[in-house]
Amino acid sequence: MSHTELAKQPRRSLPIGQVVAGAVKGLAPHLLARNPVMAVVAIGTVVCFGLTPIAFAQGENGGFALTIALLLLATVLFATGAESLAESRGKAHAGALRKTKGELKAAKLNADGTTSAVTADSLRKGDRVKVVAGELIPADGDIVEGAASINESAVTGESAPVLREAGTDNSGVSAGTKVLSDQLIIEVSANPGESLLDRMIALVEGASRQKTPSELALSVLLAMLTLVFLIVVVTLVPMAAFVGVETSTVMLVALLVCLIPTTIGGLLPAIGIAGMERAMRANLVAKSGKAVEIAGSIDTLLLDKTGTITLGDRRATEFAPCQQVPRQRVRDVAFLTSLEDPTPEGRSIVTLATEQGVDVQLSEEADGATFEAFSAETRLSGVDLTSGKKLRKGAPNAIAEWVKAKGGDIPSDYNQVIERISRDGATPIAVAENQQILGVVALSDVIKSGIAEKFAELRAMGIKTVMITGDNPITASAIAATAGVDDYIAEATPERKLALIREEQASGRLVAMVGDGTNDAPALAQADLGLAMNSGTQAAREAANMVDLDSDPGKLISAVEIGKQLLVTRGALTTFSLANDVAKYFVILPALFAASFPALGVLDVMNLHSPTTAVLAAVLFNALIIPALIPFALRGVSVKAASATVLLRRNLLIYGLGGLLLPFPAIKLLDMLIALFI
Ligand SMILES: Nc1ncnc2c1ncn2[C@@H]1O[C@H](COP(=O)(O)OP(=O)(O)OP(=O)(O)O)[C@@H](O)[C@H]1O
Ligand SMILES: [K+]
Ligand SMILES: [Mg+2]
Repeated sequence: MSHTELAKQPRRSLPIGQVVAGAVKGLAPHLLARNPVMAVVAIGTVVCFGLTPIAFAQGENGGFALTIALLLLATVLFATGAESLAESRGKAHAGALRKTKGELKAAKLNADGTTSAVTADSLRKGDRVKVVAGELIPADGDIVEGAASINESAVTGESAPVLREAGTDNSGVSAGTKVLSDQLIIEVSANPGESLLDRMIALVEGASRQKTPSELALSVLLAMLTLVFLIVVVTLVPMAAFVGVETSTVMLVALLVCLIPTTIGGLLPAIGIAGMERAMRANLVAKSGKAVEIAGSIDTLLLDKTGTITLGDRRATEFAPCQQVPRQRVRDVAFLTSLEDPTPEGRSIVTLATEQGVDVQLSEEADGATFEAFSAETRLSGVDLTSGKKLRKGAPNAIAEWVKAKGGDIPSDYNQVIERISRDGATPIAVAENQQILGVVALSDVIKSGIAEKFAELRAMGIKTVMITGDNPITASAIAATAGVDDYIAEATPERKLALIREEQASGRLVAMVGDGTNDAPALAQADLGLAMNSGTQAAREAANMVDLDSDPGKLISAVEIGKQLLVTRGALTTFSLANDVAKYFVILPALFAASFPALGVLDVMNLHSPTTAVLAAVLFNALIIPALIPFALRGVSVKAASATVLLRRNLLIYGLGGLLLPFPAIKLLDMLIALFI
């Protein structure tokens, strides 16, 4: 079976044995202690089991105590089972992704340049390996030498080859993917067991799973509610005694369990794990549960232009001179500045100059010269020749400043040339020799298809999109208009990107950033949700808290949807659970006091068979509602493109009202069924 088939395969049936074993293991006291609501139910179970023989011995209804004990045990098992089921689904998916990594071999590069054959699991972070055409890449890493086309279907399920290359924003490679052409030297980026996927698997597995901040907040709230109800039930005893009613402990335990929020308490972990699993299924690797959750509340999305909104393969298309400068001189100087420029921009300038018949002898002028590499801070690159000439190319405003600092003037038609090139979205790179600006090179780029629709969808979700680019304002506005972003910032340095994120955050907004370059890394780390492309540089993947295996910036929409779905599902089930408990109160309280206080009969709105059947029906309903809602907790509420507030309000109404009303007919039905057997 090919990797593609593997990834597209429908999920296999569930390992029932594994789920049941997980449910039973979940009964361990140290695990139950993490879930206060279920811990109380577990203690109630023990109490009722303990009271059973005493009740039998005293000639009371021991069968009732035993039945309640068994129902409470089932309640706890349904909760631990829900968690175990969610975990097994997550693990099954991650396992399928990881499978290919199993028996990989590697050619590890030694200090003397030779290679030795090792197994992939012996590779450490920082090791270098050589991979040639036809081989599988043994570990996640960064290409440090070479370029190659790669089949990434093992991780993405997509078999179209992609180009990955050293020194670009596309230098990231994944274990298990196949090199189709050429050869690469790769620097391993993770120790065994610490790869992205390993970390993701740990997040769905019980032992290492941490509660997210909002999960923790909700848990505390549920624990407080449980405490309040515990006090209410315990203080019932002296109050009842005061009016001459003797209360049954089993009845009180049943009342307590029905009142505390067992439904949400039981399903809370499963909801969180299901969110992680949905992210994984979308090929989004989250480094924390928090990242998935935050994605649902994002207000602002920042994107860079080149490679994110556009295809990023900028090609030189024209050498445009300023004033009286001969076109060939612009070409020749641009060629010299690009001889040692490894960026796609630099190489495409060499290509175009060569196509236009540049004299190859010219490169001899650069013998012994010092080259200046492109940096996002200076936005310049170039060469200082031995003859004393300094040649530069770069962003138009950066070149203008460079020339002015040397006492040069700006050609009168400079802005005109730049504007002509920029108007339809091309990037202008100005070329200068010493204090003279010679002209401008046009680099054309193509906007990704379908991106405007994605931005429209984000807008419907209430998310503002801002493009930030190192490019000039005219190019930026042309691309921004076509792509349909809400706002743009041009001539931005990496510091400016970082500052913008901080500004947005300071005004209380949650910011997402999508990027792939090393210069995006600080911004990816600062953003609340940093989504890196798996094709991106190691620095970017390291700084982000989510990585897209498909390297598709549009994937942010899926991340937002998954996050929203998680938040809304959790909200809906919390509402449902609390509303539900109100109804059970009206079943049990009359049952508790019915014999002594006929006046309480007005509360007995359902006219149930007997106090015993009423309590059994309520506890049975309380238990069964947990497995009944597992599919809902795992699948999640469907979220259309709408803001979280709208979704939450709508769900509050549906699940609040539903939760309030459903128990009445359900308990009535169960009561009638139980009455048949008693
Ligand atoms: N190799 C290069 N040599 C000189 N100047 C360059 C080179 N590559 C890009 N530039 C100039 O520097 C500017 C900033 O480039 P950079 O790649 O840092 O942009 P960015 O901040 O990543 O944003 P975007 O990805 O949208 O371009 C470019 O708009 C271009 O004018
Ligand atoms: K309950
Ligand atoms: Mg860039």
